[in-house]
Amino acid sequence: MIEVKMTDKPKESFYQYVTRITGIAAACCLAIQMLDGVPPTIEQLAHKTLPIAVMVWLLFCAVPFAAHKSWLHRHKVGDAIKRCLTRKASASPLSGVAHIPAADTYQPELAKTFKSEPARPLLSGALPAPFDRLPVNPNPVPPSVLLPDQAAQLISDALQLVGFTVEGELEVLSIESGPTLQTVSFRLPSKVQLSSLVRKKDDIANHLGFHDGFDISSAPLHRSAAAFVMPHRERAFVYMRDLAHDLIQLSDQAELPIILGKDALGSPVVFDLVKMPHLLVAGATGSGKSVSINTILNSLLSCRSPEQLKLLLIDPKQVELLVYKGFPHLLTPPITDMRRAVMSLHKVIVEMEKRYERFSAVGVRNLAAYNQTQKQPLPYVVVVVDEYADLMLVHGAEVEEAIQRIAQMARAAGIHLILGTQRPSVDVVTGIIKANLPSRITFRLESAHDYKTVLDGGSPQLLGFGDGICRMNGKPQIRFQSAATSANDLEATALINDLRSYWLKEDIGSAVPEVWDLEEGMVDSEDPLTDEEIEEERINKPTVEQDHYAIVIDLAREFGGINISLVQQKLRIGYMEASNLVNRLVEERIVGEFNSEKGKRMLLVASSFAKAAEQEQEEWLKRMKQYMCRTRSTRSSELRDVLGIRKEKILQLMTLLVQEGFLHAPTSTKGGYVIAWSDEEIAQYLDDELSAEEDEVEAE
Ligand SMILES: Nc1ncnc2c1ncn2[C@@H]1O[C@H](COP(=O)(O)OP(=O)(O)OP(=O)(O)O)[C@@H](O)[C@H]1O
Repeated sequence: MIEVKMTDKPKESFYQYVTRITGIAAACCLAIQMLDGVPPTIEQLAHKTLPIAVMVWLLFCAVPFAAHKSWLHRHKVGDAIKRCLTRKASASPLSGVAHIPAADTYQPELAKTFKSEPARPLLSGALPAPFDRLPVNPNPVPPSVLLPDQAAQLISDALQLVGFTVEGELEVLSIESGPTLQTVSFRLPSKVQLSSLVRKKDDIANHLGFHDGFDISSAPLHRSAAAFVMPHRERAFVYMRDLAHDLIQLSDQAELPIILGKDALGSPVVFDLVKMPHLLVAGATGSGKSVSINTILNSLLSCRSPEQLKLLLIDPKQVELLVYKGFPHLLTPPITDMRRAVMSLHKVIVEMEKRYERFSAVGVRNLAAYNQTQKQPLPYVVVVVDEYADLMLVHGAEVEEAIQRIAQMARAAGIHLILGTQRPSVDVVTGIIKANLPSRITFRLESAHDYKTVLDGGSPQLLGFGDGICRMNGKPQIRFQSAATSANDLEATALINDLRSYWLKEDIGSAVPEVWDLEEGMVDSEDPLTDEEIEEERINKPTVEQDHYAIVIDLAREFGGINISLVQQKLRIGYMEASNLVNRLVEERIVGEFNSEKGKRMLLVASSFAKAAEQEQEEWLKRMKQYMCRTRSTRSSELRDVLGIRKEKILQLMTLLVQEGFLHAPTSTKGGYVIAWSDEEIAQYLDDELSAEEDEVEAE
């Protein structure tokens, strides 16, 4: 442990100097008085005067000096006593969160003062397999930890440069350092308010040379004090091996142990996924989200065998999770196709329901209790979706509903979700998803609004490269630096390959791993009825309001089927009304039986409403094309205003225009649609439209 010592020497005041000299003079006089006429020898003098001089010195000089000093430092003494008391109180066992103080008692100030990263054993070669393959961190501590006098000088200079008066030496109260940040708490100079510092934050940051990540806050537990949060000039990379012994310890207590990284004090941030019980991981491109998901997967795969843990990996971007192909833990090879991804989510729901049936057969309520009663325990299932926004964009309501059902009910069945997204906008991280995923991690995001969506408040300035905030189960936020298996991408991939080989060797002779066939039991929803059947089914006209019918059928076409919650959500009606509407549609055989795999009732007939919807769609497509050709703008918000239809519908129509070759799809998540037609084609189209309109007018 690196302990930083205060180096400031107390200065003697004139009053103390006079007291000391007077004391010594008085002692000498007294001693001489006690001698009896004969001139004393040096020995006698030393023998008699020294003890008296010491006594007098103590009385007149040392005691007043000590009293004077303790009066000056009365705040520090009080704070130290408070710290001791609170530390005792917070030493209680934790629930849900292992190895770090429970989030509601989490007070970095309490943890250390003038201390940087705890020095942990580097554990080279001392770990059991499969952890022994993890590389040792060459530089576990950041090199730029400030000493108190350096910090005092730096802050004092910056304050004076922005116009504050600092009299005497600035009193630094504590310095706390983690891999990414150091927090310096100091006593506010007289006549300086915290609010005035906060107002000048940008200027102070500028003088200190920080462009990002600098912050000013109050210093908890210190009165009249402020804290400067300063990023290290050179950050320390956090290796998974730095936290390996914490993970191994946690592995004994937790069902699904995961590592996130180190907090602002350098303490490990590790959790049991079972208690979270699902995670949302947000982060703009390049922020460190995929590295973090990889660290989580490496933690799980290092601690749990294929019999204990099954994984379902969904990777629409086809980049990040494909490296896990071939692990015996996988229920099916990593899924990259959107349709299969949605099918796999339905399969998870079916698995969940099957598990509940098994539980009720033996009279237990959750997986842990079930496994205690069985010779062949069931594994936990972790579903990881690397880019969840892509799925939402294509299969919005269907995915949202599946996620909602899994998030609400799968915990007891031992099924847990980890959803990653680059774009935590409100149409991706919807209210329903948020309500069901109380544990969230965020890395650097593009806007304050995005942070608000993920964290429900606050707009931190995260630095990227694994600088993150987690908020587990609604508890207070913890800032952390994410861990990685290696700083080198190639080595990180090689480590995953080693881990796979380890389990493939270990797995010999064990039970055959369960593998899911995603197609099994799926109903072919694309099999429509013949025209005759359609006409037959259309005999009885709907008896409820026509526009509701039309909308519901439109929804069924748009989302590949309907269910009550979709109808409720889209029509903004109550459960009973939606349920009656769906029941009537079932009675009239407009939609079919409930398909538990898809969680929906499929559209059976292309009724007159459906035909009308088709015509309406044609009309919208035409109007969209006209608008885009005239204005050359493809902005969905403009189209929504011009056409007066929902944004989801606009996006669906855009997809059709892409298929038609009129538009190019966005090439990046931030990019927009681009008109694929050439200028000549556009001019020709507008001409044709104009002459068609003229023809119509003439005909009339
Ligand atoms: N924990 C970390 N410590 C240090 N550097 C990191 C860390 N995590 C990520 N980085 C750096 O950031 C880069 C991008 O990280 P990552 O691939 O995880 O980004 P991402 O958020 O997943 O982006 P995208 O969504 O575009 O894939 C990495 O190649 C690495 O250089």
